[in-house]
Amino acid sequence: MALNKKTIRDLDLKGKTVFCRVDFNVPMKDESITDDARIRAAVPTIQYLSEQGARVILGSHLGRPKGEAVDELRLGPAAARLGEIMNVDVKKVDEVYGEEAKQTAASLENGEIMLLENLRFEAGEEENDETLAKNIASLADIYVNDAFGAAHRAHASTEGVARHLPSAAGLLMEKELEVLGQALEDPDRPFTAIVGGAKVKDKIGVIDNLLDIVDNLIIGGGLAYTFVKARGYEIGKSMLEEDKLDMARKFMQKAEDKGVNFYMPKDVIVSDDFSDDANTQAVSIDSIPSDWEALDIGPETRKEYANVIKDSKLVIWNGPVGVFEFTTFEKGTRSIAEAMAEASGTYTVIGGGDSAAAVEKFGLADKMSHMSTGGGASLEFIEGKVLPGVAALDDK
Ligand SMILES: Nc1ncnc2c1ncn2[C@@H]1O[C@H](COP(=O)(O)OP(=O)(O)O)[C@@H](O)[C@H]1O
Ligand SMILES: O=C(OP(=O)(O)O)[C@H](O)COP(=O)(O)O
Repeated sequence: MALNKKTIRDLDLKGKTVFCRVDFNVPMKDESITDDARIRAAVPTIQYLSEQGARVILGSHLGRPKGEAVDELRLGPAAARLGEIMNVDVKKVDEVYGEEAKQTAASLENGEIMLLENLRFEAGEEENDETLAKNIASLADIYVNDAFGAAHRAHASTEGVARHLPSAAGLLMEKELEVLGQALEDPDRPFTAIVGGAKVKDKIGVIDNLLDIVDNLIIGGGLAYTFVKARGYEIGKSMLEEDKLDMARKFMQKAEDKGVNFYMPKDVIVSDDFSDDANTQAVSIDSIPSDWEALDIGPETRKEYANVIKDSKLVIWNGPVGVFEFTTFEKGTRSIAEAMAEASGTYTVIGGGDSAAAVEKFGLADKMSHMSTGGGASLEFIEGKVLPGVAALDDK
């Protein structure tokens, strides 16, 4: 499925200043980057822009600072890592726009690269504020969007800015849309989607449309417990979106009506604390103690999910099924990754920053058919939704 949008290969870039939106929203621990896959994935576009003689201004968000500066979410480490990977000097400014940003942008030579501060330090970013979009646009001649992972967001730097500059997709954006589009054009079946993670509010809605296209829907991670509770079980202190309980009930009914196999945990690992050295026990789903929380799927569930994966021809996974960052709660996520890695003849797609980080941690990334840089974005693309960050770009 060819992209009907302009890409950077369609542009004359020499001497032009390009604002390139990237997704450097990388997993961090104590202000250091624990997985730089998203930065590495953006390098081909940055390299191309630079080699073509553009002056490159990069912008990204990191985390969810909600419109104010948060020191732990500054992009200094990302600039340093990009510089190391590309072996170039990446100029970093401490603001999104303003005098420092303008002066540094104006001082760029052809081929040079700078990175703005975390775009979400500006309240206007997530509000898709027109003034912020104009301020960003005023720094550049051309807008390039390479942030596939944020393409489902209609924010000032992913959508608004495209209204003020000639625009095009970057190489990562193009590749993601092509690969996912191809896998979904006439999906091999059985088609299984696995949805987990902690962004429950964001991701629970995708299940509605996924139920129209998949044969098997597996849920895990923090997202699962709203469904477990909706089924009538006690979930103790596990993650819950109280106001999504009705939605969860509706989705389970829809799965039944449509004949989609719906899998939720039948046993879990519960913990008395959110830490690696907490007390834990494996319990059946009807026995979660009231003051404990479920932080991973249990052994029976691991087996069941692995079997569904092995019998599938297409598997798309977004969201860890447990708190894999703690070794104590990584077994479920590891078993999903292993089952996908071992499934021969199955097309396997991993989406999302943390899911990809988990697969990298287990050393299985090269065993997957496609490691997508987008979690929510790939899910919305799979649902058939128009991604605002793509729609806003100039047509071919
Ligand atoms: N049972 C759980 N309870 C709380 N958090 C969980 C649970 N299972 C997984 N998580 C957390 O979900 C986070 C990832 O969620 P999310 O951002 O939605 O995924 P992705 O980045 O892959 O799209 C991880 O940091 C993981 O620790
Ligand atoms: O990490 C991201 O999404 P993902 O967790 O769905 O992969 C993107 O950078 C988007 O971040 P957001 O969900 O805070 O808008």
